[in-house]
Amino acid sequence: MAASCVAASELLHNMRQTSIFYPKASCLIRRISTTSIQSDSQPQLKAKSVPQQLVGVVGLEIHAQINSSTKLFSGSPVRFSAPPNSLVSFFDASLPGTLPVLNKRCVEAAVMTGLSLNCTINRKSLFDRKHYFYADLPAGYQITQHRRPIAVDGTLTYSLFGGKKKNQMIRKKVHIKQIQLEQDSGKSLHDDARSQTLIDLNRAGVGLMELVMEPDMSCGEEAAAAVRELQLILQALGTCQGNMSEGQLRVDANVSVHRPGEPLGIRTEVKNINSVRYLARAINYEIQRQIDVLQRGGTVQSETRAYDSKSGETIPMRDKEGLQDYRFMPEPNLPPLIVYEDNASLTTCIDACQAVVVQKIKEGLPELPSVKRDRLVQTHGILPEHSFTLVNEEGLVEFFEAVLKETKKEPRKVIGWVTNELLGHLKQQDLSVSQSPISPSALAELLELHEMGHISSSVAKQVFQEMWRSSGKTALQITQEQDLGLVSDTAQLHSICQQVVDSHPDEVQAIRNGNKKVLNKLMGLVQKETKGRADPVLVRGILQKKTS
Ligand SMILES: Nc1ncnc2c1ncn2[C@@H]1O[C@H](COP(=O)(O)OP(=O)(O)OP(=O)(O)O)[C@@H](O)[C@H]1O
Ligand SMILES: [Mg+2]
Ligand SMILES: [Mg+2]
Repeated sequence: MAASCVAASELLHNMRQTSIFYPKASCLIRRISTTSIQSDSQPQLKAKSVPQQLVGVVGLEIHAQINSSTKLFSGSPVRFSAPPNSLVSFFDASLPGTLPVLNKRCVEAAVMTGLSLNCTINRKSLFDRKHYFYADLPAGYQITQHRRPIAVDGTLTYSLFGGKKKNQMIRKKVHIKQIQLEQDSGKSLHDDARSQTLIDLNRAGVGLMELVMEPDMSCGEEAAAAVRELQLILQALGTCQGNMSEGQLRVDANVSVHRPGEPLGIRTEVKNINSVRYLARAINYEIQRQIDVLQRGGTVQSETRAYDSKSGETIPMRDKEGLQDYRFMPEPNLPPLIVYEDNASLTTCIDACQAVVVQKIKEGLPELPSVKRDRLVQTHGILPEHSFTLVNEEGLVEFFEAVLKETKKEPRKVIGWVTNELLGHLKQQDLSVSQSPISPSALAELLELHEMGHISSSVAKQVFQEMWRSSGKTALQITQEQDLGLVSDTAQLHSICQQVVDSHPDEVQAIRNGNKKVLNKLMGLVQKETKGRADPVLVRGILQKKTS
């Protein structure tokens, strides 16, 4: 697993040039074995027993803010960047005499998410109080699902590059222990100038899904790829917007190191990670730090650490040595949460509008990213890595398929235009697909001109740039206005080819000596002369004759 991780990181790094969907951080964790600290003067000892190398172990806890217009237990609206304390009901502020009312939309979102992650949906789940004493939690406890969460025992399949040649897409699986519904807390804002802490309760009571993953991953890249896949699934479902920098998806990374086959080591929990790229870096830093501690003969402390993106380091926040006592107790104001298998299992005393029916939710699930990628590869014959790039960018699959509808060009040829030219330009200007100045039909028209042999491929790229700049002008207009059509006048081409041949006797001799590759150089010179407009098939034929 460790070796494939290293391979993956290098390839991912290369891939970033065209398809921006993986973190940049490398997974080159130094694997330290105790043999590495023995002196070279003891070679026999080294050969006798080579202890296993230390490897990283990673388990994630992810808080996903549920995409709902109201909070988990109150009717207060959920909106970001609203004025502080403007979205707070009496219940959210924990005033006495207020009671929680469960939001059906949040339950449905958790069921949808659980089904998409192959979880078992518990027909009956329970709510509990988990006690903390923070100023931004006015009740002094959070309502969560400690004893019996809504969904358990799932899996998330994700892919990353690896293998011996570092070019294989490797599928990996991480087990999901559980998904629980719980309330978010408010926000503490520290005013250093006045030495005050101010509280904003707008976020207090917003519905969260906490996804707890088993410690199945071994490095930052795996964790980053898993989170990216989860992000895409949540966005496809519409259950969470998944924006990490806005706190809609908060990832805590539990990290330890051990020797394979031995019990897991002591974990630290790294918080404050607000991007997939930082997640990979924070985990890899933490694995290396723990290896260094053990190598120096020390022990890893069980503690919570924060990631400082400026220094790239993790730093201690508070230790977890004395296990925190959350004084869990059943939430007395909420009955067990019951979901129904299908309509037939609804009893007469249940209001069908209020019931959450798993079968109905299952039938309404959208196409998940992995299914979409497989479909793209199978239907259009594109490479798996291209399917990743397409699915990774909102609206790009639809764009690609819209182009295909209007051109006879093969999908395998269209894909490069979409993932390199179009996506490259969009990224450069930080635009989304929906903001592209070139529409799918406009790109299809350009590709048709090329496909029909009216323009060369270098001119097609030139026209693309021009279309990008002067949005609105069609490929045909630009080609005609700038007289960029393919030159197929044989007399004209003969004369240009002759000039090139006459002025490059060494190259001509090399071709005659059997070095056929040099012909491409001459073709390039002819294209330079004609500003990329010469018909390449004709030019090749003419040059072959002249150099034979
Ligand atoms: N030795 C280990 N190394 C790395 N990760 C671990 C290890 N042991 C457990 N984990 C991970 O730690 C996480 C534990 O999460 P869980 O919610 O159960 O408890 P917690 O962190 O103690 O509580 P809290 O929800 O208050 O943070 C899981 O994601 C699990 O995979
Ligand atoms: Mg947890
Ligand atoms: Mg935790």
